[in-house]
Amino acid sequence: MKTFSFKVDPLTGEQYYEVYLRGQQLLTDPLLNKGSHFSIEERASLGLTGLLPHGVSSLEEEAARSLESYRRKPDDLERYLFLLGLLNRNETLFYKLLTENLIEMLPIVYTPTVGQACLLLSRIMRRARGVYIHPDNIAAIDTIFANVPLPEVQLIVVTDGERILGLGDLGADGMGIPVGKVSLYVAAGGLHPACCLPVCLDVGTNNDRLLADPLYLGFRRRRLEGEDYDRFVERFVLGVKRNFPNALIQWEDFAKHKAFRLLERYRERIPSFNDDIQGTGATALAALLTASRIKQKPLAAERVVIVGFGQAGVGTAKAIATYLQSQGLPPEEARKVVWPVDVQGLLCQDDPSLEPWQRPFARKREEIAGWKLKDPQKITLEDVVVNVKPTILVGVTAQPGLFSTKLLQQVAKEEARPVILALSNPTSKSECTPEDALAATGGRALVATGSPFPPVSLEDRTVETSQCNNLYVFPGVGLGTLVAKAPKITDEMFLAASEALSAMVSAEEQERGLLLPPLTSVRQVAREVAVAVAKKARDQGLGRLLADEEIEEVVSQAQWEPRFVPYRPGRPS
Ligand SMILES: O=C([O-])CC(=O)C(=O)O
Ligand SMILES: [Mg+2]
Repeated sequence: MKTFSFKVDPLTGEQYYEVYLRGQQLLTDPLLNKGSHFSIEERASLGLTGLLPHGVSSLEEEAARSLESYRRKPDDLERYLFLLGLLNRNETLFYKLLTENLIEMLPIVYTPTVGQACLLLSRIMRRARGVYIHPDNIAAIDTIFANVPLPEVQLIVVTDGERILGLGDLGADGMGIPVGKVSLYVAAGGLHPACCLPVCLDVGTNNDRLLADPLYLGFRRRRLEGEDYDRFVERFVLGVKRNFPNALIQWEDFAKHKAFRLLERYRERIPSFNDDIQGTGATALAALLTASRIKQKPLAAERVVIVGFGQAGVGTAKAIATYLQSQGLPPEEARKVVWPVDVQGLLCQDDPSLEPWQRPFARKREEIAGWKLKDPQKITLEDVVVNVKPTILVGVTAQPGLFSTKLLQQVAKEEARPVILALSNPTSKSECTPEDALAATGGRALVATGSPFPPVSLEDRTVETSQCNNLYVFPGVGLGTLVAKAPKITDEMFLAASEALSAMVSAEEQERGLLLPPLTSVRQVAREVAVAVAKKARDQGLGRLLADEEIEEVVSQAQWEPRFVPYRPGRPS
């Protein structure tokens, strides 16, 4: 049901919304509600007379009022609930507050607090956002999408809740993640809040705690699997195509088997990408490109051990290989920079349990012929570190403490400036803390982590740690693809994103060991990433044929700022 339309006054050129709601309905619609900002004229023409206190506030005054309430909250979960309440009451105000206090509020609406919220979502949720699709309503997919109260959906973040951050299967309670990602699409990417839709594919859960919890709100069955699952997802994708033909789909926090399969099945059929494979991979590559400039050593000359060879591990390995190939390395050489380690230890080609996505990076048995091993059947992470002498160590395992002091010391013994990326989320799942990494390496490590950590005080300086999180990539990739009207998203578009992101780290920031630009510039980052992605799409013959300046112009124009436009009463046509 449409609640408003975007309009431009043909005489004055002024933007306004033609609004179809009146009175109390308008005040309870979060996209349209202006709270005390409604003008005297709007109050009269939209049936609001008497429903608001006398004072008319500017957006800045409303934001100051909300910030005061926010800062009175006693803990992070309460802060999360307050911000979500605000999002459900007045979206423009929420985004004003979030964009102006991003460093303070990002860890609340996003990683790590959003993880804490997902663990409790059925118990703390006040009001649902987005859409929930389950086996009992999938037949009505067109009705579900017709019920979406947004004028034009362009961006969908969808999860089935099976692998929420490093927290496992949270069923429908995983919906906190698409909601959080959408808030970054708006705050960082600048997409209009009225075109972004969080979706939960609630196919059940295998989490016994949730199944036994009388307050759990999801579809209370074990997960749909196999062909039933595939048919379910297919009906969802076809529904998206019919109802929102221009929409881009971001796959988020699926279990790895499904994540790889869905990405491959749909990437040519609909503009879509997997954030945990491609978004995380592109961000990690950006961090490594910066490290390579700091070290003045080409990435081709590094030895990269990646621990945890699932979505983020394979995504990072592929991003590295794509980059090295763009530098002229033959594909096989490019892949050899990476040493993949998973639960069974080093991945070798003769291992029958290898997954298809792991296989291209598995090593030949001959390569390890001369290694000293305790047990040749299982080549442990320690064995790999001792024998490969990695210069870069990437962790994506959700195993806190996996990068022990001993392991980190071993890496630092052979490498003057080891790069340590501990990427698992949330904070509690990080393979090591920046403090551990710096202590074990005598302060020489270049460190980045998936979740935020406070600065570390060393004897002679304070070290900040970059947050190597896909939040640096997905908003710009989404924005760039939409602006370009590209029918698909290629590996080269992600490579362009990595290069643009790394290029934004200034010489002074590199000097301080930062591998990514500061979080304060995420909006600028999304802009640069979007421009790079749209140009690459064009160069690959995808989407609109715009000149460089035109791309820059349309990206700038597409970025919405949280502000109110005037409302005029209308009737839906
Ligand atoms: O949400 C985040 O912070 C990053 C991410 O995609 C994940 O950990 O699954
Ligand atoms: Mg994710």
